[in-house]
Amino acid sequence: MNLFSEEKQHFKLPNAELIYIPNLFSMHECKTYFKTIKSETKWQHDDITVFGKTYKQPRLTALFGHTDQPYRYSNITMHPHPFTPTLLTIKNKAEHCSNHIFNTLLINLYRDGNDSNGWHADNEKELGKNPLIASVTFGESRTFHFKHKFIKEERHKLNLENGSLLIMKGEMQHYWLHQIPKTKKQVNERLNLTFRTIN
Ligand SMILES: O=C(O)CCC(=O)C(=O)O
Ligand SMILES: [Fe+2]
Repeated sequence: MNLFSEEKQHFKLPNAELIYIPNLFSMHECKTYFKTIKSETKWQHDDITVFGKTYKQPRLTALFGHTDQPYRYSNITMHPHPFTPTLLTIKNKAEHCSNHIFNTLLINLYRDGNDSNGWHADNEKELGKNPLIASVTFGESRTFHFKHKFIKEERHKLNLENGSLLIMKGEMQHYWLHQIPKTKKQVNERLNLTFRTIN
């Protein structure tokens, strides 16, 4: 018997399919995975250029993959590291839940409430037409905002909790934007693992 509620939540949205599974990982798994991933990862802190101005990205990142094919987004080129045993275990679980195979993983480390991820869609060509993206949270929970590009009323928030899995699929990356805004609340570190498939 599992004491955790693993109730899958399906959100009915125009032009998107969004599935949220809280407590996919036990508290023990969350703790050990957080520690292992944070210490084993060689973190990058890239510059991003927006409208001609260069800033430090407000979070640390790392890319993992089966190939050595670089991944480019927002003028950043990332070179993948090989998957570690811990990351492969988590990938297997994400694949099982989403019924999809991933070959790439982008990890974000939000160090505190000042770290964030601005409005964007994961619509790089290499991800294919309607990409399925599985996003795992370890550590602090943060609020995920998502809004439809053309329907003003379609603006929502979802708290992504420790040990949860969020699946974005269907036409979501064409019609919606998402972000993790900064917060003034005192928050601890959050690890976010987004599994993707690059063709
Ligand atoms: O941190 C999150 O939950 C979202 C990350 C994200 O949207 C991305 O890396 O593309
Ligand atoms: Fe994203």
